[in-house]
Amino acid sequence: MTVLSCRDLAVRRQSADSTFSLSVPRLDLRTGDRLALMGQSGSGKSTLINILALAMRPDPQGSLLIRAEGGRKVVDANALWRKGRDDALTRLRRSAFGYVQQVGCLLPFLTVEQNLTFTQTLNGRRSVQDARALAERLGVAGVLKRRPDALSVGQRQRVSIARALAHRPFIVLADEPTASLDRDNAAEVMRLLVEQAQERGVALVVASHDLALCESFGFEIVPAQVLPGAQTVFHREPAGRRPVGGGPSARAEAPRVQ
Ligand SMILES: Nc1ncnc2c1ncn2[C@@H]1O[C@H](COP(=O)(O)OP(=O)(O)OP(=O)(O)O)[C@@H](O)[C@H]1O
Repeated sequence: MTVLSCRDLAVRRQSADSTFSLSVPRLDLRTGDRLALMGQSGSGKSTLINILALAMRPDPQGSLLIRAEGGRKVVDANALWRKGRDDALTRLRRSAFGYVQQVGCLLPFLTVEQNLTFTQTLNGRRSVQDARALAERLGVAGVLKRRPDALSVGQRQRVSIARALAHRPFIVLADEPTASLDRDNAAEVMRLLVEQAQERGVALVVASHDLALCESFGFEIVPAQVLPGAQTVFHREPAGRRPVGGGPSARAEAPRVQ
């Protein structure tokens, strides 16, 4: 099932002394996909993750179709941005996506268990049992009653992964999820992220510098094509035109908005 489909998306980021522009002619995601956005520092990996996560508004042209409401509906998030539909964007953001950042970003005043059930509650599907089962799989069941400041960095990342999955999203976006960890911990956290994403059939997109790590976990690499004048293009060919080894998805046709 196609869960996300971008066509001709773009964004321009301007600061006092420079302009950066990003374009995404085509990018489709299906359940079970595992993509790594790869590129040098400043090439726009986080910018694209933020656009996909509906945390950054793209330019008005182009479409960003996202499967919503348990798969029953497809919504054009860029049309929602254009219409200023903040309420609908908020609902889509919290139900369709799980998000893992470089360093945890757990709510510091809640326990681990409360962090895990928080997005479930927002989505009206609170299940302490499900959250505990996930914590068990990620090796953090023993710290459910602790607050995040009483965890190691590796434990925080495992809790972040559990939190990103606990409300059963279709898509998990992870921005440098292992960058704050040592080599062994990075490999273990990536293993858990990939394993759980696969078990739950979610599409996983990570931004990463670590080509060797991503390749060793079977990610399809989507490289930043950096053009002169601070322009970056991220493009994923449709399945039939990808090089051999280009990931598990096939015939990724754009879903239709209903
Ligand atoms: N708030 C901002 N205003 C204007 N330009 C910005 C802003 N934040 C980032 N940029 C620019 O956008 C470009 C892309 O940044 P982005 O953080 O997406 O890159 P990245 O590939 O994720 O980098 P890194 O690997 O270092 O995290 C950079 O050239 C950066 O200077």
